[in-house]
Amino acid sequence: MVQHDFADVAFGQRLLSEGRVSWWEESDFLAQLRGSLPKQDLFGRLCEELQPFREQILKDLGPRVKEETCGAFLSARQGQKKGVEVASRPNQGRSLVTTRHLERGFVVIREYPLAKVLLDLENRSGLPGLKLHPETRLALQLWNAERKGDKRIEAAKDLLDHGGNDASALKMRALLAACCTLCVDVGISRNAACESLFHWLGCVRVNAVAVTALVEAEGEEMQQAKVALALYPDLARSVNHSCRPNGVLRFDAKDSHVELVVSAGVDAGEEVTISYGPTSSTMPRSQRLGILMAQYGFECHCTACGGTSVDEDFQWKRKAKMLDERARAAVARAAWQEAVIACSASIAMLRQGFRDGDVELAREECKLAGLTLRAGDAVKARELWSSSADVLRCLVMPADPDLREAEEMLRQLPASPVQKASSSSAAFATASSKSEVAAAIGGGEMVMGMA
Ligand SMILES: C[S@@+](CC[C@H](N)C(=O)[O-])C[C@H]1O[C@@H](n2cnc3c(N)ncnc32)[C@H](O)[C@@H]1O
Repeated sequence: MVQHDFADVAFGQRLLSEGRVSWWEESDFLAQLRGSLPKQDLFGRLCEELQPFREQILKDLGPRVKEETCGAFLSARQGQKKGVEVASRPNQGRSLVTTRHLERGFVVIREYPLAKVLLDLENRSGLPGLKLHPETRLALQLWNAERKGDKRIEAAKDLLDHGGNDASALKMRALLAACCTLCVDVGISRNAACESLFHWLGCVRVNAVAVTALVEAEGEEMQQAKVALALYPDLARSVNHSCRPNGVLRFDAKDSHVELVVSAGVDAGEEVTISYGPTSSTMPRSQRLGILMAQYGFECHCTACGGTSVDEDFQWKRKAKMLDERARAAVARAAWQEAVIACSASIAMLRQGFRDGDVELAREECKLAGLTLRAGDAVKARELWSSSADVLRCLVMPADPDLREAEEMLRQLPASPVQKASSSSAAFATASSKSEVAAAIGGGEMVMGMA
C-alpha cells in the first residue's frame, strides 16, 4: 500500500507556482487559512476558530449522521456484492468487474453513507463570516471522527491509495504535499492532525458523491438537484467512471442510502461503471476530459474517450431542445396535438444520443404521455406510461415522482386490449402522426430507423 508522502515540499511548491492547486482555493479553506488568521500558530488558531463550528455541525447534523451512517454497512456489503469482484486495472486502479452476466436492474451495491452534509445548510454555521464549503465540512466530520477514534472510519482510510500507479492518486498526494507546504509557508506546524485534515480534504474531493433528488424548482418542471454531499466507502473504493456507463446511482432521500444499479446488461468479466458527471450524451469529449481532470485529477480512459475518438457534434441535442421549446410554447396555448408532435419529434432526436432504456428517455416519454392524454388519446398515453414505468421501475427509487405518476396513471386508465407498443414506436403519439413528427424534425431520413 502506498504511503502518503508529505515530505515532497519541492514538488508541492512547483505545483503551487504553476497555479495547479486552484481547487483548494475554491473550497475557501485556504483562503481562511491565509487571509483572516494571523500567521503565528495558525493551525492552533484555526482549530480554535473551528471548534464552535464543529459543535454546530454536530448539533445540526449529528443525530442524523449518527442514525444514518453505517448502520447496515457491513451486512449490506456482504449481501449485495454477489456477481462482482474488485479487480485492479492498469490505468484506473481498483475496478468493479462482474463474475457473471448481470441483468438490467440488478442492485450491485447498497450502502449507507459514512458521513454526509446537507447542502441547504450552507449559511447556518451561526458564525458570521464563517461559511465553509461542503467539501470542507465533510472533511472536518471525517477528521473529527478519526480524532475521536471512531472505528467506522477505518473503512475509508485507504480510499486515496489507488494502487500505486494511478495518476490521480499520485497527483492527489502531490496536492496534499502542496497544501502542507502552504501551511509551512504561512507558519503552521506540520503535525499529524494537520496532515490528517488534508488527507480527508483530498479524500472528499476524489471520493465524495453528490446525493441527488428530483425537486421542483419554482415555476419549473422537476429537476435533479444536489441535496447532500456524502462519502460511501464501498462505492468509492471500487466504482470507476465511464462517459458511457452501464450503471446508475439511485438515492433514497429518506435515509440517504445509495444503490448502484445495472442500467444496461453487463456480461461476465466486464466492468460496472457509473458516470461521475459528464457523459457522452451530455457533452463533447474535450469538455468531459477537462472536467474530470479538474475535479478528480484523472485522464479518462473509458471506452467513449479512448483511442481516436473526437468531439461529438450534438446537433441532435440542439434540435431536441428547439423542439422541446416548441412543445412548451404549444402547451402554453393549450394546443395539445401540436405539443404532442413537437415533443415526439424532440424524443426522436434524443434517441440519437441516448439508448433505449435510459432514464432520460423514459422521463421524456412520461412527459409525452401527459400531453398525449391531454390531446385525447388515452390508449397511447397508457402505452407510453407503461413502457416508461418498465424502465423507471428498474432504475429509480419507488418514490421517484415520474414513476409514481406513471403508476398512478396506469391504475386510473383502463388497460387497452391492444398489444404493448415497443418503446421506440411508443414515442409517436399516434400512427397517423408519424409524418407530422417527421415534418417537425425537418427531414425524412431521421424517421426511417425509428418507425
Ligand atoms: C472513486 S475512485 C474509484 C476507485 C479507484 N479506481 C480506486 O482504486 O480507488 C476514483 C478514482 O478512480 C480512477 N478512475 C475512475 N474512473 C476512471 C477512468 N474512466 N479513467 C481513469 N481513471 C479512472 C481515478 O484515479 C479516480 O480519481
